[in-house]
Formats: sequence, C-alpha cells, structure tokens
Amino acid sequence: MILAIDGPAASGKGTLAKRLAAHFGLPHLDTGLLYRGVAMALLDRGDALSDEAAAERAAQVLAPALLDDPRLRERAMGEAASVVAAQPRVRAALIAFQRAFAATPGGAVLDGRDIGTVICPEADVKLFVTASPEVRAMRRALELRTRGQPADEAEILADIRIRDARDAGRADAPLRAAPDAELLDTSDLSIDEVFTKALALIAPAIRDCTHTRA
Ligand SMILES: Nc1ncnc2c1ncn2[C@@H]1O[C@H](COP(=O)(O)OP(=O)(O)OP(=O)(O)O)[C@@H](O)[C@H]1O
Ligand SMILES: Nc1ccn([C@@H]2O[C@H](COP(=O)(O)O)[C@@H](O)[C@H]2O)c(=O)n1
Repeated sequence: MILAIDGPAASGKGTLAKRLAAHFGLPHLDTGLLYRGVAMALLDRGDALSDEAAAERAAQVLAPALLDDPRLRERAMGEAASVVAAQPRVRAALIAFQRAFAATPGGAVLDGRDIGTVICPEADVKLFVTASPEVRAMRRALELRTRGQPADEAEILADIRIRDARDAGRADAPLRAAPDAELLDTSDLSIDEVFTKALALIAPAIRDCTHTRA
C-alpha cells in the first residue's frame, strides 16, 4: 500500500505522513530531504545553486546517511532546496531512489510535492495537505523558536510565499494536487484532528486496497 502525501511548505504533511506511517506500520520518506541534501552538498562545496550539472552530480551520489544531518532542517536549506528542485536533471536523478523506496514490500508513505503526480501516480492513497500561508508561517516560527532558533514570522511568511510560487510555477513536476487526491486544509485543525480527518478521508481507498490484496 503506497500513501502519497503532497502539499506546500509547512502545511503539516510531514507530521501527518509520520503519523500515518506509524499507524499502518509502514516506512516513511520525507522527499524534501533529498532536495535539501543536494542543496547542502552544493553549498558545502561552494558551488552555485544554479549550476545544474553540479547539482545533478550531487543528486546522483547523494548518500542516504546524509539525510540525518540536522543542518538539512535549517530554514535557509528549504529555500536553497527549492532552487535546485526546479532543475529537471536534479529531479530526474532522484526519481529512482524514491520509486525504489515506494516499492518496499508491504508499502510505504512518501511526502513531498510531486508524489501523487509524478513519483507514484499509481499510489493507493493520495492526500494534498494545505493551510493558509499565515498559519504555516506561524507554525514554522513556533517550531524554530522551540528549537532555540530565531524566527521572524513576517520574514518566514515572505519566504513561504516565494517558495510556494517557485514550487508551483516550475515547468517540471510543479507543486499541485493530483486530480484524484483528497484535499485536506489543516488551517483550523489540531495535529490530532488532522490525523482523524485524514483517516476518514482515506478509509475507502484503504478498504479497496485491503480487499484487492486479500
Ligand atoms: N495541524 C497542526 N496544528 C498545529 N501545528 C501543526 C499542525 N501540523 C503540523 N504542525 C506543526 O507545523 C510545523 C510544520 O509541520 P510539518 O513539518 O509537518 O510541515 P511540512 O509540510 O512537512 O513542512 P516542510 O515542507 O517544510 O517539510 C511543525 O512544527 C509541526 O509540528
Ligand atoms: N517531492 C518534492 C519534495 C521537495 N521538493 C522541493 O524541496 C524543497 C524543500 O522541501 P521541504 O518539503 O523539505 O520543505 C521544496 O520547497 C521543493 O522545492 C520538491 O520539489 N519535490
């Protein structure tokens, strides 16, 4: 059973994906970390983020162990990731790893921007998680402050708007809901409420999937 969870930055898709993965006993891949890893490799080497050949090489040799590096979670890395993610050669180099993960026996949960549209268009469950930019900025600011990092909510909101526009506006695998995705706006929902609503939304697909395999 493959669960594809897409949505814009800080919408809560990762939180939901982790929770669903634990609930169904499936492995989870946060695919944003792959693009963050490519960006970090370029920045560490002093390569320009716009150097598509260098970015493609970094994507081809990306080591899964790198995905645990806490620097990947830094705010600037999200912005840098969205620059390299607009490059078709980078996206192409990361497809095989994501599809292999999705093909884990028993299934997997992947979250990102193009899981339901490009990586796993055949996914059994597709959710597109959103929240207003203001709510996302507030949640991200709270998250950063909890980690002891500075957080200016107005700056974060501006970043989020830029990232949304870049992710949705790129030619290759833009951020968008798959036509058969369930939409889930989390703006006015707590983390527990989002989980409960997601379970209700995906129940028919889970039932179909379980019956087909029985
Ligand atoms: N429903 C919710 N209510 C309140 N806070 C939430 C909710 N869902 C997620 N959060 C919090 O919002 C922040 C962003 O959530 P999360 O990391 O899941 O978003 P994301 O969409 O995966 O972000 P990114 O695209 O940057 O990976 C986290 O601090 C998380 O704990
Ligand atoms: N499937 C994906 C996942 C991510 N991206 C790009 O990476 C940036 C960082 O992602 P986060 O989920 O960690 O915020 C994001 O802004 C996208 O540009 C992607 O293109 N496809």
